[in-house]
Amino acid sequence: MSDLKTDLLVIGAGSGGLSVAAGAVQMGADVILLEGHKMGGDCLNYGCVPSKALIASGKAAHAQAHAAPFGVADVTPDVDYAAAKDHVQDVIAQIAPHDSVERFEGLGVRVISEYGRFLSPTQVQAGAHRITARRIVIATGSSPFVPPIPGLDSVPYETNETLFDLRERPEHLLVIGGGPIGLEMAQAHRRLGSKVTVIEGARALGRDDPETAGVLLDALRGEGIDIAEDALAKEVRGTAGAIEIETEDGRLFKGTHLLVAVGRKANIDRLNLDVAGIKTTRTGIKVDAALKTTNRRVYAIGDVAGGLQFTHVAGYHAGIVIRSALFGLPAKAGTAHIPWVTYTAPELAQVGLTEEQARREHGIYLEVVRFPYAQNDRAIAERKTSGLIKVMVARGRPVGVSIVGEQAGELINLWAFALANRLKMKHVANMVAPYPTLGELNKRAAGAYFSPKLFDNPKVKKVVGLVQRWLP
Ligand SMILES: Cc1cc2nc3c(=O)[nH]c(=O)nc-3n(C[C@H](O)[C@H](O)[C@H](O)COP(=O)(O)OP(=O)(O)OC[C@H]3O[C@@H](n4cnc5c(N)ncnc54)[C@H](O)[C@@H]3O)c2cc1C
Ligand SMILES: NC(=O)c1ccc[n+]([C@@H]2O[C@H](COP(=O)([O-])OP(=O)(O)OC[C@H]3O[C@@H](n4cnc5c(N)ncnc54)[C@H](O)[C@@H]3O)[C@@H](O)[C@H]2O)c1
Repeated sequence: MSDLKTDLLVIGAGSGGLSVAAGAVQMGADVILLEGHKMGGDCLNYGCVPSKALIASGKAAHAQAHAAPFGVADVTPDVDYAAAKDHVQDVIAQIAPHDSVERFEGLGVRVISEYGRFLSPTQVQAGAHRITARRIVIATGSSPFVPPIPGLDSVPYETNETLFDLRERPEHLLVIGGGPIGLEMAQAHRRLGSKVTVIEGARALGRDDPETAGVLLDALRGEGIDIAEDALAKEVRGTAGAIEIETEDGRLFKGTHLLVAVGRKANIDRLNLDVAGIKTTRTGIKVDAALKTTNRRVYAIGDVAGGLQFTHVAGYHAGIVIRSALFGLPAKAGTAHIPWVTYTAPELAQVGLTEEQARREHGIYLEVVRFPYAQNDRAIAERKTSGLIKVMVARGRPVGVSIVGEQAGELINLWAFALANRLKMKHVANMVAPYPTLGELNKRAAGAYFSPKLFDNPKVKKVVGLVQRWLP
């Protein structure tokens, strides 16, 4: 066993771990990074990247089949599902060098391709190495949660870890779970020619605003995806190619393939957390606002910390840890300014409070303004008029924004900026947006907040009347 010493030991080379390691080493810290499986973690290999690449294939197919309104004949797309998967692997391969061992070693990080396991509160074993570190960051991510539904273990099923390797197109894909994974993959497969049924135990997209989520669900159903809600999967039966799911209320769904997408479980099993004095909760490792675990020298970031599970959150956590572990500065991770997007068509985006949360928090001070895509000239030109932006405003400040529609994920950026910097609606209204862009929707939503105050205001009318009398 070789003994190594370092300033910072990072366990897990996914979105969070790579960001901490790259930032810390470039700021002069001595960094060791452990990765037991694939550099880049879930996002690159089994998550964001392959899912967005497959969605792009679906989008290309859909465009061919829906070109007539633009004066171009519709074509029934000739989909080669295996070739779409080649495209997915090619996209991963293009991004992989950025997350590679070579790049990180080039930055000065010592990368060890082994799983880490605590030996004591300050020591971790990785293969033949015993590593003592001043600070340790756990960034081990999460894995698909496979629920104990009777019969599930006796049929073949996919998760996000296997789906992108599947080469034959499912004739009829059953999806258990109507969250972002379930619905993104449902639409991609529908557009690539599969029949798709989503079986959701409660409300699909339950974390999003029901009004904006409703627009998306209508669109998905309009494309022919069967989405059953309040349909808790109770039993799975059948064999490869002939799978049946029975729900608690007795409904029966039949398909050829099954995708399980019912949430995540934190990757903590290999870590031997007990010897390090690190406690866990139901969803992951217990952390305080500074992302410190119950062992003050150890941080946990990203999915394993059990909060919002997004790549940009893991990256944000990395910045908090660098501030705290390298500079000893106080740093707290907030959630009120964190956006998220579901990359379906239309896209569904959220930052800050939903209307229901904002009403609970701000009561009578809450004003909700809406602006529809149907009144945006660019959306009309592109025939993408379905959607709306909804801004929750309290005392002149946006406290939450929900958007559904074309490029909602791009539009939410402005509001993420506004919420992070506690800007007011007047700052958004002051902006001049180029015409014709979807970005004008943001300005028009801010305008919708001010127009009743300006246009239906007797005081304003009186002032204008007086000034007009005096102006030469
Ligand atoms: C299908 C899908 C689509 C997604 N799409 C998006 C999206 O569009 N946008 C978005 O923001 N988020 C998306 N996510 C979520 C995103 O992938 C995660 O939030 C993100 O990857 C979390 O980063 P992380 O660093 O916490 O963990 P990970 O990226 O999972 O990295 C953890 C790494 O730690 C390694 N590891 C585990 N245990 C050990 C150990 N003991 N020792 C050493 N190494 C270990 C693992 O092998 C892994 O490489 C998606 C997720 C899925 C599943
Ligand atoms: N675009 C993105 O940013 C993106 C995309 C995919 C995943 N992700 C991340 O991955 C996480 C996991 O996504 P997910 O979709 O797996 O989980 P999720 O928790 O968001 O949704 C799972 C759904 O499955 C349902 N469910 C649970 N048990 C069930 C059962 N027995 N029968 C029927 N339905 C059942 C739940 O009610 C829930 O609606 C997300 O929370 C998100 O953080 C992000």
